Amino acid sequence: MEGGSKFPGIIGLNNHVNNYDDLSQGFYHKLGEGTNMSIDSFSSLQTSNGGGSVAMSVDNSSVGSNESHTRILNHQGLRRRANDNYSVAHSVNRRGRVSHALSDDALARALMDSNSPTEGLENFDEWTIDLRKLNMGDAFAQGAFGKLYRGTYNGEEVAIKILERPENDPEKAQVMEQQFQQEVMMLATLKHPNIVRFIGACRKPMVWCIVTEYAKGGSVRQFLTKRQNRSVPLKLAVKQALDVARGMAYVHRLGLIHRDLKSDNLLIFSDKSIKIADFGVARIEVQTEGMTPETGTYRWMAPSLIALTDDISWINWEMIQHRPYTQKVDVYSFGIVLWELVTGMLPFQNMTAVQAAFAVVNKGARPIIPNDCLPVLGEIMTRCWDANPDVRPPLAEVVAMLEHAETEIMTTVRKARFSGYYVAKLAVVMWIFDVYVYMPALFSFVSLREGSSAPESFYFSQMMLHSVLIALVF
Ligand SMILES: Nc1ncnc2c1ncn2[C@@H]1O[C@H](COP(=O)(O)OP(=O)(O)OP(=O)(O)O)[C@@H](O)[C@H]1O
Repeated sequence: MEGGSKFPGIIGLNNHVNNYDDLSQGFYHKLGEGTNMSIDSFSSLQTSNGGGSVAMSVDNSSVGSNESHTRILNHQGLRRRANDNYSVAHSVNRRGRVSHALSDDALARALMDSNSPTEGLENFDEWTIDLRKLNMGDAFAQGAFGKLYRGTYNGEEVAIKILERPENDPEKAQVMEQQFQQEVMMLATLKHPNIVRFIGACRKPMVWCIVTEYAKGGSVRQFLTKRQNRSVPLKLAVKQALDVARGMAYVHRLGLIHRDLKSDNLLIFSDKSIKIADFGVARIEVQTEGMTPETGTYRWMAPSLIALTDDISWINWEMIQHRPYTQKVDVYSFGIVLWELVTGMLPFQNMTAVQAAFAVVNKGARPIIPNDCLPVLGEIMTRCWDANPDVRPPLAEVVAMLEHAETEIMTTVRKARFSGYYVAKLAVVMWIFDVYVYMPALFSFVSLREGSSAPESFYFSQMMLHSVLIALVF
């Protein structure tokens, strides 16, 4: 590994929004919508922006206390960078995708260029990728911040996220670097069967890269889209929900918040297990309100977070009485993800992302729980997306509730199998009885009363009935 600038660590949290209007306008333009929305306009605006992956960021956390800074900056040996007092108002944010100046090929070449120095990761040196062991494949996905490539590292199949350092825009570069460091720090810290496994990262002059294990099954959102809104079999839905809840309970146990939990960030592996990805905006939880509100995706975002991330002109502040930055914002998103898994549908699919945000914040709208939903799952959803974060259960409790639901489902399935087994047995006995007892008895009876055909037709209809029954059972 060659020398170069080192990881400066997480940036401070005392950023300011310089121009809220600019930001929100840009966002609305991107969505092609006006800002003068009302709930009444929903019925006439039935457009959906697909996965609704409208990523966003507004930074208005000028209320950050020194205490919260200290707590964050002391974590994991991180230190404050020289100039952390910048604004993201004019820089990259997760409202719009980062446009790449370089083509897919050029991005990959910039990473693999052996003539440019590879920079190390301060405090995470052991995680620096050895590019000689990395084989780049094709680009397969585009996130808000980076482009995703398939490849191998040391022979193992991997996903390589490449972030392009914006030229001639140091402010934007700083924000992206923050995002990069954030993700590396989180991934290096988190080790759990339901968190995507970190393999390494590195920085080159033009690009940064993050390498993780590759999920063959893609994201949960892709999986549900492929199923065309058909619900996932209940047993699988609960198993997948449990994977997410266990992963998130672990994240929360470490005092962290994901902040961007959504089905696009849940990856499916070949053993059908789910792992949580995209820790670019995850944060260390603090008790004050001083954290930088950034990203998330409206359809999955807790009302208190929405209120901080967009044009506040339409926010009904009476509905937003709670601190945004607690782990409860992830619990809210989990409720939406659970609903998605159970129904197979995109949340608020007849609304645009902004309409959904408006309805959630101002009207207390939530997805409709289907009538046939297992009551315990309905209860988990309702509690998780309660407007009052204090009512939302901790994810450890959600895990326990889901484990209980899983047991209930298994017991019901076993009972159904058990009764099916006995019906099948009875059918076979009836059929044997027909062939070996009833038929010979009937024919001997008929032969005694020659000329009568009535019992025969009765017998055959009986046989038919029993055969149909057996066919149905099997
Ligand atoms: N390890 C992986 N294996 C397979 N697919 C992945 C992996 N990591 C990410 N993806 C896919 O790439 C997409 C974008 O990745 P990621 O979320 O990390 O990028 P991002 O720039 O942070 O974007 P966003 O904030 O919009 O989610 C994901 O939604 C997922 O479908």
